[in-house]
Amino acid sequence: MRAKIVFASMTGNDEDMAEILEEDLLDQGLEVDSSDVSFTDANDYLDSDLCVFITYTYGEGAMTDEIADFYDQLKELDLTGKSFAVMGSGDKTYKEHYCENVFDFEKAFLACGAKELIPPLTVENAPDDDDIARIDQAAEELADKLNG
Ligand SMILES: Cc1cc2nc3c(=O)[nH]c(=O)nc-3n(C[C@H](O)[C@H](O)[C@H](O)COP(=O)(O)O)c2cc1C
Repeated sequence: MRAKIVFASMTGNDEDMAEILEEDLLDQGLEVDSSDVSFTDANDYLDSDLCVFITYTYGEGAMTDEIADFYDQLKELDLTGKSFAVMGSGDKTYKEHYCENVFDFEKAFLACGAKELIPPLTVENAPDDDDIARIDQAAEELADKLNG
């Protein structure tokens, strides 16, 4: 089974989440490839069984150019038969916009026909020990569902 992780990160929090998930999925025996959204074409998801998107949210939910470009590419894909998961870091002081871009991508993957294996995983700012444990647990669940 192959996983493709794409992350968007300005100050490193989402990149940290991507690294934790990558290590966890490797430990679960998956082949994993991770890349920064700025250097990735959404078509790369077509080579994988599990598509993961991990993103910040800035600007009260508005998308930055780098994720808007990727989002537009993603919307054109047919991901029927593939699985996906979305995760991301945000800040609850932004209230209704908390992690909004994570939920935007959840809707886009569903519209592409992909199957959601776990609920969106959100983290406040930098992942702490509890958050890392939740990512570890999510990776186990993803691997179980992919293999089962
Ligand atoms: C100008 C600015 C706007 C932000 N807007 C939001 C927002 O709308 N929703 C949210 O959940 N977090 C918001 N945040 C918080 C960031 O998403 C959060 O710090 C996140 O951890 C950054 O991830 P990164 O380190 O991967 O770039 C904002 C932060 C800044 C500095």
